[in-house]
Amino acid sequence: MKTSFPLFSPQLQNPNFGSSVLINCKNRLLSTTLAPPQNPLGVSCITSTAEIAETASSLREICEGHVPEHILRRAEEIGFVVPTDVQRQSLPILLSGRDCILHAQTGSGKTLAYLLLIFSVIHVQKSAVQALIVVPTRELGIQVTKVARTLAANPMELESERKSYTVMALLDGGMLRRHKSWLKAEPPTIVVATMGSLCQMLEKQIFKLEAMRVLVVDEVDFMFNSSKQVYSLRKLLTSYSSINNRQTVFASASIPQHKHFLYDCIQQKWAKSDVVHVHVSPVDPMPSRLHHRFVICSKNERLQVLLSLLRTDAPKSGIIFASEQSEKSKKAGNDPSTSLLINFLTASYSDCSEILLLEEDMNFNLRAASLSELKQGGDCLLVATDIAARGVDLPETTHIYNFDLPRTAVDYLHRAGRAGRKPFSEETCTVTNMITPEERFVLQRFENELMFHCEELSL
Ligand SMILES: Nc1ncnc2c1ncn2[C@@H]1O[C@H](COP(=O)(O)OP(=O)(O)OP(=O)(O)O)[C@@H](O)[C@H]1O
Repeated sequence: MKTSFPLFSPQLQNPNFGSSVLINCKNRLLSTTLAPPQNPLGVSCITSTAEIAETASSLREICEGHVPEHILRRAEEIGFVVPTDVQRQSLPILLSGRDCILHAQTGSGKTLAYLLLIFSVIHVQKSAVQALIVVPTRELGIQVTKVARTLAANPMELESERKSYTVMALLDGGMLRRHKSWLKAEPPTIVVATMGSLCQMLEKQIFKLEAMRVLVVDEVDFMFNSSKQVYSLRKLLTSYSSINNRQTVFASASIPQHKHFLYDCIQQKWAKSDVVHVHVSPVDPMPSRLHHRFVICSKNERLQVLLSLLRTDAPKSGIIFASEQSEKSKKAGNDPSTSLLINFLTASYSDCSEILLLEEDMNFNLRAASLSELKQGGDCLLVATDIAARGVDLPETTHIYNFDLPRTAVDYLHRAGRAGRKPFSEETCTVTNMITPEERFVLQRFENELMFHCEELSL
């Protein structure tokens, strides 16, 4: 169940707080809102950020002197050489120690931006948790952990040294008893956590915040809108606000009413008063290389329409999104859309080697297995609920099908953003919506809100 964003103070119309950096997709600085005058750091930092953003051509240029050399080299080996817009704009701010709201399109590389910050401040010799990344789902947690571990992998020349960065995935569905012993015996340097598991460790005082230098809240709008997570998240942020030497980063492709969010973060002391809102492509929230289409059909025709679309598109890798089954439908003994889809496609679509399922009701091992199979490469179709819509990075995905329309424009943005995730690629990816005539106006509303155009497709 979702609640509304609980943070905002509606009386605030034009708040003069923090800093805002707006950048369009061609990487031009559109405008800046400078920090209040009592904070001179704010002004100078924004200026230097703009200068660096204009001139830096590599991640190395931005990060050298802050991020350890072996991490930079590892990043280059992986292929992270040229910064994406959000990295170019946010890293100088992050590396200067300021709190930051990373607000940039799906697939724009926010994860690497905050991970590079983390590697710049933590000390491998110190036996304490120094960075915590909070994520909304186990799937996203596994992914972020993997990127952090890949960057932290010990280089050959350091292999003989005993210590290296350690990254713990403290995620719902994991083995908490093992994590408890690990945290007690030799705390990892970085923890990636979901709220449920983290709270258990905090309550038992096995996980302590004292030595923490960086707290990242990924998919922050989702976390604040989740009735299951918001209470614990607020508590965590409030506890962290009393720590000296802290730095807080919030990230998402969608932060509704971001000015109020910024204001409330400062009011609650969840962020320092010179927090910077890095807003990349504010007038273009949807990645431009996504092509959006819709097909009008009745509910009964949808499976056949999907089959025909798949046969025409022949996607190398695609995700079919369906709604989660309602309680009413469960009680009536109906099959969920996801089961209908899996059964139908397995029986009638033989053009791809694997059809996988990812939904909340599955057990954690099956969920992990589905994702890791998908990560092996393309030629795969994933049938999923919105659990796969946030943060999950499957770069080979070229096609998204909304078998059921999402509930909100924000959900549409995140579902669509599972495709087109290669930052410097020109490849166009496709989002196709199967809608009834009555749903056309809902889709139109999403188009207006997110400023994209959806083309009608006749079969
Ligand atoms: N500098 C870079 N050069 C090349 N590829 C990059 C770079 N930075 C990130 N990537 C790749 O871009 C993809 C998207 O990055 P990431 O998952 O961080 O996006 P995101 O901004 O967090 O998106 P979302 O809002 O959907 O979670 C990943 O596959 C990542 O490996």
